[in-house]
Amino acid sequence: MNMFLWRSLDPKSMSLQSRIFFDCIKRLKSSQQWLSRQRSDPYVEKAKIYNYRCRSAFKLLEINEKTQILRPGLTVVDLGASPGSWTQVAVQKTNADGADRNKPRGTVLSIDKLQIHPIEGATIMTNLDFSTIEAHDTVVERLGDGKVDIVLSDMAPSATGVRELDKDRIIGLCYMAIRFAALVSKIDGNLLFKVWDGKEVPMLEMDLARFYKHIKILKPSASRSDSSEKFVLARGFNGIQKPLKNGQWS
Ligand SMILES: C[S@@+](CC[C@H](N)C(=O)[O-])C[C@H]1O[C@@H](n2cnc3c(N)ncnc32)[C@H](O)[C@@H]1O
Repeated sequence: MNMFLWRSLDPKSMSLQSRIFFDCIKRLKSSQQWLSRQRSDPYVEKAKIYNYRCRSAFKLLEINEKTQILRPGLTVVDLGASPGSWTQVAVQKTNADGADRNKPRGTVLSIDKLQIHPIEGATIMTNLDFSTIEAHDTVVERLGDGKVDIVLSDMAPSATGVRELDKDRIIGLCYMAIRFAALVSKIDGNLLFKVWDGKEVPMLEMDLARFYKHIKILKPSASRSDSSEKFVLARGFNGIQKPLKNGQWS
């Protein structure tokens, strides 16, 4: 397609049929770009070799390499876990293998609104929309008295294409993960969650500082440099569970 011609076409003056046609071409172009990016991505290849369900595994592996947040015997909740590569890593790291068989076995509970195919060593709960208080209550009930060592959240809303709206939606999910972690974490427990960088992040850090001793922002090299995705690691839950009503701090 001639780029000059492409730019000179004003969508407002086009008929509906032409708009649909050009929209299809744009989508085709972006899916071609996505395919070629996937093909040239070393982490996509590595995920196949190491049998991880997706490249995201390497983000958690890298964060864990630096911080040792996953250790044998820990209880982990993985929010937004589908297709399951973080869960695979969590099961591997919380269950000792080989010579270390005497070490305690970990517990991994994985949650998503989508399906997750079974993963040995993990308990899976699906069809749970974690933007609702009902989903929190279901998981808190499932945990019973068992408190959690680390809450992981790689939850991300499906993009609408409206930047501000998408940002608001991920910030909403971050606060839901913080709320949940405050309800279920052990003293000195940890929380790791994904956020998209922006002016809301300092506010998030300030809110987290009420509950955690140390807060760090991480950008693993497996996270694409052209993505605004970052990870917030909050360590050392201090157990101050201030009343939380309807997802809001009082
Ligand atoms: C980037 S993917 C997670 C990838 C996963 N960590 C892995 O390694 O396989 C984000 C996930 O968040 C889930 N998600 C988004 N919003 C959610 C919500 N409100 N409740 C539950 N899960 C949600 C999506 O369904 C999606 O599976």
